[in-house]
Amino acid sequence: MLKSLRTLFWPKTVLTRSSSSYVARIRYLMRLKEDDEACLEAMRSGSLLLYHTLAPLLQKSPSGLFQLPAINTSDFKGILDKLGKNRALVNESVLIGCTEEDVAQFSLDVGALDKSEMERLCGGVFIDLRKAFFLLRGTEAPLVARGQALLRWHQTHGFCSASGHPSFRNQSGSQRVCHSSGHTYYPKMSPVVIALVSDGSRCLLGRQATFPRGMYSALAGFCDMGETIEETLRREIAEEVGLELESLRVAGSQHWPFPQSSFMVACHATVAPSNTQVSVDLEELEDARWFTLQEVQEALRLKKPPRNPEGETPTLWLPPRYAIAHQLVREWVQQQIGAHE
Ligand SMILES: NC(=O)C1=CN([C@@H]2O[C@H](COP(=O)(O)OP(=O)(O)OC[C@H]3O[C@@H](n4cnc5c(N)ncnc54)[C@H](O)[C@@H]3O)[C@@H](O)[C@H]2O)C=CC1
Ligand SMILES: [Mg+2]
Repeated sequence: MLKSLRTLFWPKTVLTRSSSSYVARIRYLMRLKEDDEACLEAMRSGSLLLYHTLAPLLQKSPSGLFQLPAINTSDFKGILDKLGKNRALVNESVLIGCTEEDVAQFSLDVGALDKSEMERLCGGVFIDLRKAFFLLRGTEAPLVARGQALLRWHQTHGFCSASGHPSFRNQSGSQRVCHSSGHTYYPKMSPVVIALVSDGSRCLLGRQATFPRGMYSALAGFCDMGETIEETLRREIAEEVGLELESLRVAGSQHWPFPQSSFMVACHATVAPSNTQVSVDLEELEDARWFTLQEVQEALRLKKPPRNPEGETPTLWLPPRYAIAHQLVREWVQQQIGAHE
């Protein structure tokens, strides 16, 4: 029943497909989002990512790697039959994508069912998203995060904030409507700008008191209402480390599911070499300081997090591979190496 979804995900393959099949798939998804009947029809032959109280179901392959098990909806209905549960539970799933073979993908929280029984019947284990995200391969992690984020949004937006009455989702889960106030609600991400600030030869990293010992990351902050990316970043860097930016360049973006959905806009930024005196806002950060290329390269070479026991000077540790902060650091290292060749 279970097979790997690995080949079915899109992020890396999308650019290599012909644009016409990409467009056809996107148009199909658009229809599924808006047309309840079409969505229900697609669900009959769709695949499911299962979660238990928002923890995704993962499967360990014989080689020891974790992957997402692909469960089709008809197999899942068979499991519900075995448990004597109502098959209508499947209709609570939300649409999260579509494979290259036009199989609609849904995510479903089975928190109402017995966890270990589900694990036994599905041949997997429910793992907290914070762990699961880093156990999965690069192409699967964004999908599992997306599925969880949409489920979480529905679980926490059951009521209209204008009328206080219940809101109702459409079949795909792309929106909720309050029949009393007439408001339509759409799933939200909070925009965040994150930047690796450089003075030309060093980069600035900061840590919050909640980070594991020795871990430093790029500086980040939520956008205030009405701000541009440039304004947010200028303000955040001034607030958190008391520096004025000279330039910034947008380098990429990422959906980040922790603690709730953020839309991370990643930038490389610079300050003038004559303007590097850091003044840390200790309400926001425990520390922020400049690191040399060599220090950062050593941290990138670490295969696993250092132990960093209390009482010893901690070894620098960077955010994990999938975090866009990590990508920014890698890009900065490449730029530095390129500049000195
Ligand atoms: N993917 C990655 O590489 C990284 C992701 N991040 C994420 O970036 C986010 C923002 O970074 P911080 O430095 O914590 O932001 P921050 O510097 O704006 O400080 C957080 C504070 O901003 C306030 N705030 C304003 N708008 C908010 C909103 N929409 N949601 C929550 N709090 C809001 C709250 O008081 C909160 O305590 C965090 O959620 C963090 O997980 C941070 C570093 C690396
Ligand atoms: Mg911050």
